[in-house]
Amino acid sequence: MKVLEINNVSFSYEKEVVINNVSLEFEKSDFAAFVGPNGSGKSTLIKMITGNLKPDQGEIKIFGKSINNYSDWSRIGYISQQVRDFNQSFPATVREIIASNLYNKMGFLKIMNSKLEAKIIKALELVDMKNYLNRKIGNLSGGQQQRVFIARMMVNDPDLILLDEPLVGVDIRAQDDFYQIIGEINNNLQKTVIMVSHDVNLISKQANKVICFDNGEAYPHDSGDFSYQNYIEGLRDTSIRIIPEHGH
Ligand SMILES: Nc1ncnc2c1ncn2[C@@H]1O[C@H](COP(=O)(O)OP(=O)(O)OP(=O)(O)O)[C@@H](O)[C@H]1O
Repeated sequence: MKVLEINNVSFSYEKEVVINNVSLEFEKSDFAAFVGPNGSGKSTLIKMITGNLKPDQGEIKIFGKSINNYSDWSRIGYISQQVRDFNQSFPATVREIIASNLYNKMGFLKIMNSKLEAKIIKALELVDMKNYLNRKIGNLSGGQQQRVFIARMMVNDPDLILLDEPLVGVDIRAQDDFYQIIGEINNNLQKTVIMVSHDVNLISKQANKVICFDNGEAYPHDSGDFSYQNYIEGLRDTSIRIIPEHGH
């Protein structure tokens, strides 16, 4: 069964067509990179996959079910472009940050039971941060905060992981660290990963599929067939910028 199917999907904001008749498929343990210039529709497609935007035309299926009837959202993990730099005085602990992704499992009184606590510990072990459970998130380094966010995403054991430019403003060491952890989650746990990134060279080495967005269309490549050089030369033909706009 396909993890995710996008069939002839189109979407416009007002009159601007942003996604134009796009069809793509993703299977278990795929690592797909969404690349393309600013404004080419990568985030818009991610928002449709998370159910935050509805296609004007076409169909999205998650684990074989139409997204219109889909309800098991805990099987989908998501990290967005959000800025993660918490100020030192930010009061939440690592436990609370991760627990906030378990609220729907806690029931009316929001009580943490031992089963949920065990899930939090397991997620922290995955990112090698078990000893930081009671630390304030604001006191951790940027790289450690990023690990906590991966743990927060993994606490529900999602099968499909969507990452929308999670590395904007992150230093090179933390980037390597992030790729290593996500690579392990992809390889060892067979999770499907879709990641939007402007670092086309780096991500095309990590991914097995590279999807190039341009002018509302999306062109899939196996990473073995993808040429970074051709990609860059293609962009040079136009006045398109490929530098991320959301810098810090
Ligand atoms: N809420 C909105 N209302 C109107 N237009 C929007 C909205 N969000 C995005 N757009 C426009 O849709 C187009 C696609 O945006 P989108 O964010 O999907 O691109 P992207 O490929 O993710 O770009 P980037 O790499 O800069 O993040 C852009 O022209 C953008 O200005």
